[in-house]
Amino acid sequence: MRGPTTSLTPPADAVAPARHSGAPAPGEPLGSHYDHCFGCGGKQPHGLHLEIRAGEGVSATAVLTVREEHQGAPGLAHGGVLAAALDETLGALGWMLRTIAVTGRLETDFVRPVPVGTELHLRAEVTAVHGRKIYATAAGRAGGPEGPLAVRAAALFVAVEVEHFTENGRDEEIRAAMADPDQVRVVRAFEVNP
Ligand SMILES: CCCCCCCC(=O)SCCNC(=O)CCNC(=O)[C@H](O)C(C)(C)COP(=O)(O)OP(=O)(O)OC[C@H]1O[C@@H](n2cnc3c(N)ncnc32)[C@H](O)[C@@H]1OP(=O)(O)O
Repeated sequence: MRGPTTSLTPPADAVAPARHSGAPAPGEPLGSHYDHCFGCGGKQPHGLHLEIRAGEGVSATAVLTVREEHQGAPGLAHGGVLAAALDETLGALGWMLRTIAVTGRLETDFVRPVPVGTELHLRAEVTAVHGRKIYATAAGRAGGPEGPLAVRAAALFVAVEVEHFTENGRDEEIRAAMADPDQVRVVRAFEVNP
């Protein structure tokens, strides 16, 4: 049986990503795609509350403030929380492409420990596209955009149809999201992965 390839290196015939003409200008917030998203949702009390901004080309930035509730070891961020912040920032790139895509593979390098109180400056960018496959990288730097590298990731996102969410999500959340009178929020809840 042949499983999916696990390579995060784009194939030779991959193409450069194209920033969507409707993507926000560099520096503008992309806004939360879903209020209850763990990564960016304003109504998610346990979430990371990332405010993701458009970058140049097909890139995005965010700042994670590492809080006490993010600890893994005393005074240090949990690696899974850092990976989630990278994943969320990478996931926002779908909005820059206007492609519905979900994380298929996320490979994370934890380069240095990240103390509570750190402002981790995240930057993600799409490097190549091959059919439904979107290749991207991300990095988190401590203290500022040029600060020391703390975490980095390489990822493969896979473009999906909206049914990925409507057929797999739990009914009550799907119904609630669909019933939102704000049609822009309805579109974003399902166009960018929850
Ligand atoms: C603002 C936005 C915030 C977003 C939040 C952050 C993003 C997220 O966390 S999304 C949630 C986490 N991800 C998920 O739940 C996805 C769960 N997985 C799935 O649904 C499926 O496995 C899915 C959709 C990724 C792929 O399934 P399917 O649609 O059947 O595609 P499939 O035909 O298997 O693969 C398509 C291509 O991708 C490749 N591929 C698929 N999975 C992988 C993988 N894990 N590693 C490497 N390559 C892969 C395949 O090899 C294939 O390549 P090719 O076209 O060259 O043959």
